[in-house]
Amino acid sequence: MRRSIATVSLSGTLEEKLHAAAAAGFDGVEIFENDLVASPLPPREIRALADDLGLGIDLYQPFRDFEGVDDDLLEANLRRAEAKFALMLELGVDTLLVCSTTAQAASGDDARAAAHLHRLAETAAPYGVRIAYEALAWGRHVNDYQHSWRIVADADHPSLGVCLDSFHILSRRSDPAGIGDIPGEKIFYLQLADAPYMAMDLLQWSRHYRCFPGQGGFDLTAFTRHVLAAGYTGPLSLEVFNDVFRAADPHRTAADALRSLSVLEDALSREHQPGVTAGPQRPAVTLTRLPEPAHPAGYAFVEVAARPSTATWVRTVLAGLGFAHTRDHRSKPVELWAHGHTRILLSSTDPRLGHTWSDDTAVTALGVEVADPDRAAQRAEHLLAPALPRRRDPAETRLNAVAAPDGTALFFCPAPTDREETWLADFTAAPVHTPTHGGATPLTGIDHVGLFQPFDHFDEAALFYRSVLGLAPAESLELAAPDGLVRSRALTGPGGGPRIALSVSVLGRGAQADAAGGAQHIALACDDIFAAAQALREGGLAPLTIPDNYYADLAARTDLPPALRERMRADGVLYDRAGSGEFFHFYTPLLDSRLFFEVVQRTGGYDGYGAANTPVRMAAHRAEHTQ
Ligand SMILES: O=C(O)c1ccc(O)c(O)c1
Ligand SMILES: [Mg+2]
Repeated sequence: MRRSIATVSLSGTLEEKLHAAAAAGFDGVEIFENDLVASPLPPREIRALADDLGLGIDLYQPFRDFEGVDDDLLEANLRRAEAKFALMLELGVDTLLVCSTTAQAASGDDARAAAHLHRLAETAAPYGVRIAYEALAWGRHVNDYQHSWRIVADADHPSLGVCLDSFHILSRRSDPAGIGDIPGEKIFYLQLADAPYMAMDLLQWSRHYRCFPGQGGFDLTAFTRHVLAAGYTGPLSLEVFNDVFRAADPHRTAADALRSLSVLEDALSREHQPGVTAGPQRPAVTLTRLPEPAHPAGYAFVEVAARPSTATWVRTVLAGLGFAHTRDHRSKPVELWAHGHTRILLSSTDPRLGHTWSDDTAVTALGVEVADPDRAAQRAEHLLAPALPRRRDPAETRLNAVAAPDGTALFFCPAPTDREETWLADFTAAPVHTPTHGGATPLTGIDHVGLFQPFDHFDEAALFYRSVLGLAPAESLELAAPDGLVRSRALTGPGGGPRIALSVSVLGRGAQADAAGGAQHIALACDDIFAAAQALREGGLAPLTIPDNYYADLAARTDLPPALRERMRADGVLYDRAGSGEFFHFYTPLLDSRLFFEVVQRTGGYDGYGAANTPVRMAAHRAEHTQ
């Protein structure tokens, strides 16, 4: 399908917005009037620029407060509209969005609104312009799409149709099934926006918090399905008013935007597999399908980079938990630490080029095991993931790698063969086997990786990891950390697989954006939390101390036996419970303000992350930091 984006969704000048939309691969744009009015370019040059960039101008918008006025004002409004029609001829755009009036003075008489819109369409027709009438969720009299359609149907003019905007419809919780009653050719335009559910004024919600499909709480797949089933064949157009996007790099935003539409089209295309007769009516448009998601089985490895002082520390943690330094990379200063099939790579140099989030200690790469690494890389490429060039010896294994928005490298590793993982061939046996303190440590794998995100790119990163790896997002949580609010969202494969916990500072500043709370972490799974804590201690490092107040509260709100609680207190073990599932976990101190490890034990199908304990952890890390 044709893909468009409203200029209001991107930052910069109109020219910059057009360049960014074209670079990401959009077919067209909606020009938002403010962008045009503020532009020094004459309309013909804007058209020429769009042409040169291969962009169509699919919509001009918005035209406000037109209908339901008194007769004098109607004539003035028609003159105002004619000036826009002339402008649209110069721009080469044939559809004008007219949003339902918000004016106090407008009448709520539907017949009058229909008559006015008929006159507007009649005036537009000689210019070759069509009018798309949109019900704003906060429209004075018309705020529901079915109401706007009734008026358009009554007005009965071939140059008049409706514009459907998912935000206005879904924010009011209107049932999108009624879209099926609108003939497809009368849906002149479709605007898509998602948003997190919020209990707030509709206008404020719309103007500040819209996001791209898949980044909020609305079901845009179901919504779009209704519009396609009605027979709509026009563009899928993103109209996203968002405070962050208004200030972010428009090229990144445009790529994020296009990715969201690719994922949406892919999801819709999968509902129409050949041979499947049940289900929604086959749409009259071609939906682009992506290569299958990778559905990784788990982590092949996680790589951390650390400067020499911190690397010593990381080695202490790993050795304490029973890892052994078994191999070294053939051509790079990277150590492989293994505990059974659980592998951590420790890179002691500067991380790979292009890592922008941190040039110090950080989680720099995730290796995930996939059945078909080439296909996984193809899907990532369709989703505009930059492929990472790798400097390597010709003899080394070719691994597909892409860069995630936060700079983390994502490696697609083939599933292990009977003998061993092929990528391990790039490592030689290490000359020195570090003696392990905790050879019997009951670690069972990597439970999750926690990646703190730069403020501007949280939703982008969540959509990226979700769509590239086929992970499902859990609900978004807000945690009150000592230095400000932190938002967190976990992603997990539908049938298990790697878990990723993303978090971000809600205000994009405060100590947690770059210090204690902002650290990355690796959580290791085990089946005996106390044995793991003891092994770490014996290796020379005590788990992070958790305040006694936490355990007093735990005593008040749970029935955990006192002896167990005392053991937990001694080892800094925190607790959570959901249904019959339980979660025990402890943390290491912070390394370099940037990295820590966590060890977790899940029982009874517990599926969370102990989020309620995160502020306690952050305070403890902070306390240790400021000692
Ligand atoms: O917020 C607004 O005013 C506004 C304008 C035009 C639109 O298409 C819209 O959805 C909202
Ligand atoms: Mg709109």
